[in-house]
Amino acid sequence: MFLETKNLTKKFGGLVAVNDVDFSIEKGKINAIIGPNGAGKSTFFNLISGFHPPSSGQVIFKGKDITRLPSNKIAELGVARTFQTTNLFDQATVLDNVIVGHRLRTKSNLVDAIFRTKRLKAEEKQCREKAIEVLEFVGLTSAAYKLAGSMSQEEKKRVAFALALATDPEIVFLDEPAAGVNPDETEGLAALMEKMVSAGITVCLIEHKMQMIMKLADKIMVLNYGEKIAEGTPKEIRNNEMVIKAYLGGSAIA
Ligand SMILES: Nc1ncnc2c1ncn2[C@@H]1O[C@H](COP(=O)(O)OP(=O)(O)OP(=O)(O)O)[C@@H](O)[C@H]1O
Repeated sequence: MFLETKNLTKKFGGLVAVNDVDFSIEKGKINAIIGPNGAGKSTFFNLISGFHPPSSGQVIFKGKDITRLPSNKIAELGVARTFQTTNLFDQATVLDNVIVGHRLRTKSNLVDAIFRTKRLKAEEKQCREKAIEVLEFVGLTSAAYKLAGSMSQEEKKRVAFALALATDPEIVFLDEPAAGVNPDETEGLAALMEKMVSAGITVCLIEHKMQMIMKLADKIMVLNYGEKIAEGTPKEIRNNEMVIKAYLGGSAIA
């Protein structure tokens, strides 16, 4: 299996935010995680990407145990993520924001900066080229020199993708990639996720937009109060009694 969690659990004091979750992700597929607010979806992402240490359980990526590795090491191995909200420097251009986001992950240090070493210059050039490349991939070439503060919500969502892609990931975890955008824009972002898969990147996303998920996902996992209550194809999930009761309700899936 490409990436899997085994008995993954996170407790915050007395609250079990993620409870004994086994989940497996196949390479080259779109995997979705759904569930009510507070079900533990973002926490699950935080455990996989190393932002929180799990209380127990394991995360295995390409056969390697990555549980408890620091987030930068996990990113280096090819696991990227986006956040529900991306903090950007509003007074800087979109391009500079992506360059800075990427530079945070490069190797040059203060000594390189003071002496303007070859390594620094090479990395600066490489970061700029990478930023231009990923902005093109996400369809933001024409917005590259806009101030980040003037971007639409949909453009900000694309920048979040670009920041994740700049690390050359093999798998991306997208936390509500289409929240707060209109139906046309949602379709555009879904197409972008499909483009990522075509480029060889495996996708796992959290999303509340059911129509989009049902069309896009190969596999869906449903979390409720931290527990996995179902896993399957969109069709299986749509017809699962427990899921309908806990989350989908009568009209949400129509
Ligand atoms: N750092 C934290 N400290 C304490 N409790 C937390 C922390 N992070 C999350 N929680 C709690 O864990 C539970 C799961 O939260 P989480 O954000 O993972 O849910 P979610 O499914 O992503 O919700 P949403 O759809 O609203 O984003 C919630 O009860 C939340 O209050």
